[in-house]
Amino acid sequence: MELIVHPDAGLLAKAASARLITTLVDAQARRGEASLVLTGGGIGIALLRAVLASPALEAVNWSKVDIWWGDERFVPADSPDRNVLQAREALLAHVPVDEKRVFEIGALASEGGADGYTEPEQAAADYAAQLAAHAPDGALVPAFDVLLLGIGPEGHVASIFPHSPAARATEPVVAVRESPKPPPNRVSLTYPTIQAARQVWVIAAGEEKADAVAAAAAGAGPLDLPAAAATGRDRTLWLIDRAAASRVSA
Ligand SMILES: O=C(O)[C@H](O)[C@@H](O)[C@H](O)[C@H](O)COP(=O)(O)O
Repeated sequence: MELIVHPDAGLLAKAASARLITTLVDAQARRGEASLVLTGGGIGIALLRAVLASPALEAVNWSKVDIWWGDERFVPADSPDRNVLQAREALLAHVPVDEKRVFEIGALASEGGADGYTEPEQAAADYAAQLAAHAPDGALVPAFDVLLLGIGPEGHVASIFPHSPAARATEPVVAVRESPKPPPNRVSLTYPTIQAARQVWVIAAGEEKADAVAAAAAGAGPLDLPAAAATGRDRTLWLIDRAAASRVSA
């Protein structure tokens, strides 16, 4: 893992947005398209706002970016808890994305509605099928250009919590029930799917993340610390602020 420390959360979001724009531009220069996996969480959404505010925003051809999510809360489609809604408000509603390339994780159906699923397992199976449909030959999931992950104070990433069934899962997408952090029902990518990404960027700001960052840097295992399994094929970046880096031993 490469640790890149910024002075504070505001500069972290700005610097990560510049890095993200450049990485998407690079991918599009090579292949004409790019793929990005988004995260929820305060700093993950601040990053998207910083992308929107960037003078280089239009350097990316947003109509040629596949947008995925690392996890989603299994709540109704219009719930403000949905990572998707937050990402749309912060960025996606303001750039010319191609809706056919925006891959939302299925929501909990409203009563009698056909706008979602009744069980998170159904949403997980649907997402696995969408990933498979966009995977290269012989793979179950795409080789995402950038996969963004926030991190919880105890080291969870996506909706993979320490010592939970999701931390042992081998299928590409899982339903998570009884999540220690509300809401209890969620859908999450798993380690094998995360590790298919070319670049994985863990972003964390604040002193409450310092123990998790220090544990990862000290070599914690993936059952104790899910963030330890968040590795990319080409690069694994930890984009953090000084407070989050404060307990890393020299
Ligand atoms: O699904 C969730 O409950 C959150 O999205 C969570 O996984 C978040 O990404 C991290 O806890 C970091 O969040 P902050 O950046 O807000 O600390």
